[in-house]
Amino acid sequence: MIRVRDLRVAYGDRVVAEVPELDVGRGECVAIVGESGSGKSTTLLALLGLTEGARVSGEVSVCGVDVMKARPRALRAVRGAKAALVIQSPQAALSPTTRLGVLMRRALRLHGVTGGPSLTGGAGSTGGPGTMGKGARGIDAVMAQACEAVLLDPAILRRYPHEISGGQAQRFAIAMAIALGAEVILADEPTSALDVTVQAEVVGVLRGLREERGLAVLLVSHDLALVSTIADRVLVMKDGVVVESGPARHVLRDPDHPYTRELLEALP
Ligand SMILES: Nc1ncnc2c1ncn2[C@@H]1O[C@H](COP(=O)(O)OP(=O)(O)OP(=O)(O)O)[C@@H](O)[C@H]1O
Repeated sequence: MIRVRDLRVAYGDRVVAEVPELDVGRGECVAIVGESGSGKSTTLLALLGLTEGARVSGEVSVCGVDVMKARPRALRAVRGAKAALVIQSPQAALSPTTRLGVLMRRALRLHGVTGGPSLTGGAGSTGGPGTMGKGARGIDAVMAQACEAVLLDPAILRRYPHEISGGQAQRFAIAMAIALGAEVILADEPTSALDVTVQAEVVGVLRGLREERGLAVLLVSHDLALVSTIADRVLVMKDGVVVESGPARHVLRDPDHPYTRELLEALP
């Protein structure tokens, strides 16, 4: 689903992220960890061609699309529907005067989702572009099922963005991705600034989605405790460079690099 080789992102003369190798397969979760400013978010944004003003080189393929060479239209299709970015404060990206249901319905229409087969059959079965339409009721069902998949009461669709919590906003962003038939979720610190119960909920949702729907999840976080509960593999970044990578069990229990040990020792 995601394949990266020799990715290098520079702003001016400064290289801010260098990732020699990163692969995320269907149903897998890979986490990028490291302290603030280590290049985690830049790496995530580069995967969708969203690092404006940067010099980017290397090979990046997401859902079969060569991000470095793709035409704008193909890139928009990847960004909008196949690979969903769940950002730190999704509320800021939502129009404040529009109810969540209207926002979701618009996004679905824009991407040609008109309500198709049930959502229970795994990623890609959500009625993507080209699906036989069933009209407004079909879309309502897709939206309600997507909310339920992230443990949100579909009644939330009648609320405005400022009427929901940060955790609910992140789950809503994930629900939107599911409704659009996303195959990949790129989550940037999906649990920052959330209380522990909400953290557990969001991570539980991501874990369930990758197991049940085969979603590929790339998670950016500085929370190693959180990462240990979900990631198959971990990349540790420091000052823009990957200092260690490997199976989560190995990296988080028996790290090779002193910086990883430092991060682990800083855990409460
Ligand atoms: N548009 C930009 N122009 C110039 N420098 C940038 C730009 N975006 C990011 N950087 C720099 O790149 C470096 C890496 O930033 P990045 O946001 O990727 O780190 P991060 O590990 O995700 O940090 P955090 O956990 O705080 O989000 C930082 O030094 C940052 O200042």
